[in-house]
Amino acid sequence: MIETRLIDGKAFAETLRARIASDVTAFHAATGVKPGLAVVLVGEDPASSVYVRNKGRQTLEAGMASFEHKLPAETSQDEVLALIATLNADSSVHGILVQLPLPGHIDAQAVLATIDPAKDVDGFHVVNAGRLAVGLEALVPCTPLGCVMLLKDTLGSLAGLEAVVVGRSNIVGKPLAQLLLREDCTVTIAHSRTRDLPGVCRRADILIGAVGRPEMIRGDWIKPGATVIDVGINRITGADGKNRLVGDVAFEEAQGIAGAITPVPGGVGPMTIACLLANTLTAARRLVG
Ligand SMILES: Nc1nc2c(c(=O)[nH]1)N[C@@H](CN(C=O)c1ccc(C(=O)N[C@@H](CCC(=O)O)C(=O)O)cc1)CN2
Repeated sequence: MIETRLIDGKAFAETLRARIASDVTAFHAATGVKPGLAVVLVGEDPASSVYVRNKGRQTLEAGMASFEHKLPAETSQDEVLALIATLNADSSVHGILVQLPLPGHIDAQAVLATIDPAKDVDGFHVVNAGRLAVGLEALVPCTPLGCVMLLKDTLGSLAGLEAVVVGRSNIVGKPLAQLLLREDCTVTIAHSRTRDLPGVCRRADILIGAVGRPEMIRGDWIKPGATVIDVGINRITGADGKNRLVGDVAFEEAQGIAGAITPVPGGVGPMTIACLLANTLTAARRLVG
């Protein structure tokens, strides 16, 4: 029986944030500029409010300037676009992030397209998506970037490994596939319409769950010894009536089969904000020259 190693994203993210904080100090000393991150939240979605609060706190802890813009749910799309135009023109702002999901009356693509690609620290603008796809320097989406950091820390070189990404979202699945390709993996993007999904998953040396369905990936879908990265954060009500977080992978079933796995919580999630800080520093360096 394989002993499954736990990939501790929380600890990795803490170390990364400490390194970013010391890089921010050096950058400030050299240029007199403090990297600034503006976060826009529209509405009061409880999970989004927590994430935005954590982003603000961790931005300040890293020695950066934090600008929070909390707008009521009924804010019009034009008002959001006008705020982004102001942030684009503000030289104290090096990174702009609009928290997703947005209320239904706002077109997320129109909002993301308005962000200056040089300040697009989420990496969701089509210019950054396109630059990533053709192998140019880009701002890269935070969650996929965090996944690849954890994978390289666990496995070293990823070259030649078979990677299966279950999920094809613009935020995680597609950019993660691009990043794994950049690491010389052989990449398959699987999804709900994939034929024989369990069989496709069983080919994977690296298996990524990024589909947003609680515990959909079962233990017997995992190749023995594979490294499993679980991007899913699903809130479910257990048999005891209590709410808890689970990933897209049946974590208990993976024990003794996977070589290594990220837990939920404490795996990929904390890497998202750490990589956001890394991207903000990167954007500030490029903007300040
Ligand atoms: N503009 C963006 N919107 C959203 C993104 C994003 O990257 N950019 N990602 C998610 C939410 N998110 C950050 O915004 C995020 C999700 C989860 C975590 C995290 O640390 N999760 C913890 C569990 C926290 C909990 O109890 O809920 C963990 O997994 O350990 C951080 C950030 C959607 N929107």
